[in-house]
This record gives sequence, C-alpha cells and structure tokens, in this order.
Amino acid sequence: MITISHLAKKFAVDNPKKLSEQERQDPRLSGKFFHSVQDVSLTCEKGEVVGLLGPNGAGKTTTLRMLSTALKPDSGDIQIDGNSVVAKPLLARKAIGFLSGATGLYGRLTGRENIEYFGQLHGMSKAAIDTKIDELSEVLELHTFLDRKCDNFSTGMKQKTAIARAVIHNPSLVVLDEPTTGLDIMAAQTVLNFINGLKEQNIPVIFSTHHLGEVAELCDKVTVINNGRTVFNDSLASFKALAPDSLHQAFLTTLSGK
Ligand SMILES: Nc1ncnc2c1ncn2[C@@H]1O[C@H](COP(=O)(O)OP(=O)(O)OP(=O)(O)O)[C@@H](O)[C@H]1O
Repeated sequence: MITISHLAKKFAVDNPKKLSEQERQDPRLSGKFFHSVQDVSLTCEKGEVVGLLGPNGAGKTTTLRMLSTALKPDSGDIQIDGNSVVAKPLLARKAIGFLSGATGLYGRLTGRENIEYFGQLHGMSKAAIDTKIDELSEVLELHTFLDRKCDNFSTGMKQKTAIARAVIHNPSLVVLDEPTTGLDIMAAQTVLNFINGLKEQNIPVIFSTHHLGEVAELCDKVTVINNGRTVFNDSLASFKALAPDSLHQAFLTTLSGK
C-alpha cells in the first residue's frame, strides 16, 4: 500500500520577474518562496489505479517527483508497504517504476539499448533483461522500432520506449506523469491497455492526466489537486456522483470547494 501524507514542497524564487503573471497572482507565492505543494495526501492499495487530476500548475508533477525520490519533501511522508520513501530512497527507487514528463532517451542508442541500460543499472542479468524486453515489446507494441536509434523516434515511439524502460525492473508500484500526453489515439490506447495489464497483475499505478475519459476507463480512485492541496480523494464512483451527467462538471465541482 502507498500512503502519501500531508506532503509539502516549496521552491526558492530567485528572481520574481521570471514568474508568469499567473504565478505572481498565485496565493502560493509567499515572500521568496513558491509553495508548489502545500498539503497533498492520497492512498493507493495493491491492484488499484489512482488518477491524479488538477489544473496546470496545481502541483501534480511536483508530487510525483517527490514520490519517485527525485525531489525531497519539505514536510509530510510517503510510505510504500510501511517503508518511508524519504528515509529509504534507495529502497523506494527499486520498488518504483517512474515515467517522468521528459522521456530523456539517449538518442544515439536504440530503443532496446536504452531499456537494457536501465535493466543493467538495476542489476538485472542479461537473460532477465531479454525476457522482460520480449514481454514489454509485445504489450507495448515496440517490435517495429525497438532496434532503431531513438534520435528520430516519433512522440509515441519515445513514450512507449520510456515506459518500457521505467518498468524493466519489475517494480511493485508504477508512477506515470501524463503518460498519454501528445500520443495519437492508437498509441494512447496501447498505453491505457498496458496500465490495465498492470492492474490485472495487482500492481498499483498512480498516474497524472488531463483526460477524464482515461480516468473513467481505468481508475479505481481519483485525487484532485488544486493550488498544491488535495481537494478530492475518493473512489471513482464518488467522483462521478458529484455530477452524474458530466465528469467535467464533477472535476469543476472539486475545484469550487463545494
Ligand atoms: N523547480 C522549480 N522551481 C520553481 N517553481 C517550480 C519548480 N517546479 C515546479 N514549480 C512550480 O510549481 C507549480 C506546480 O508545478 P507542477 O509541475 O507540479 O504542476 P502540474 O500540476 O504538474 O502542472 P501541469 O498540469 O501543467 O503539468 C508551478 O507553478 C511550477 O511553475
């Protein structure tokens, strides 16, 4: 089980002139700090898929980066099966498969080499890496480009390769930051099927998205973040019940604080 409790993260603002107009008006700007995440809590049980929703700049990526250990929280805690991610980051890195917003593939390497490299970093044997790549190639439909250099991959090819790379080590929790953004309908469906496959294997998934249709299709739970705070954290059924005819209206209701 994953428990995120009262996370907070602020960033120093070196030059306020570099902030956008929206950020300058944002209540999270206080003195020399921008309090990106102020109080985020959520839970995810084995086999559950949690959808993380929120307007642009709400704090979703910052939250997921703390969960993946890329950022250290200022306060709050994250526990995976009773172990604190903050206290034991190395343990957490083994347990989590994290897809960040930037795919960051090595362009001079092939897709396969990029994935293999991560497997090696995780200490996997060549045989275990090969077996896992075969499996991922099947479910993520990588065959046609797996042995091409990543340099001129399409957005979809890059994203599928980055997802395969993120889960090469058989993580016990998968965290995906906007996994379908920029993908065409077929590639997005492949990624959604992949998430569904993880769910069937009882592997918990937490993913951020702006697509409410994906939430309806896949999620057991919904967490909405607004201005760095959790404003909704409940089952998909409870989310839908906020406005039975429209998920968009349900989402807007969570933001209005009603
Ligand atoms: N390293 C940083 N330094 C300063 N401000 C930051 C930093 N990282 C994020 N922020 C700010 O924190 C806020 C939350 O950003 P975050 O990327 O977490 O939002 P998000 O919910 O993922 O948004 P989007 O849906 O647009 O991806 C934004 O205003 C962003 O500019």
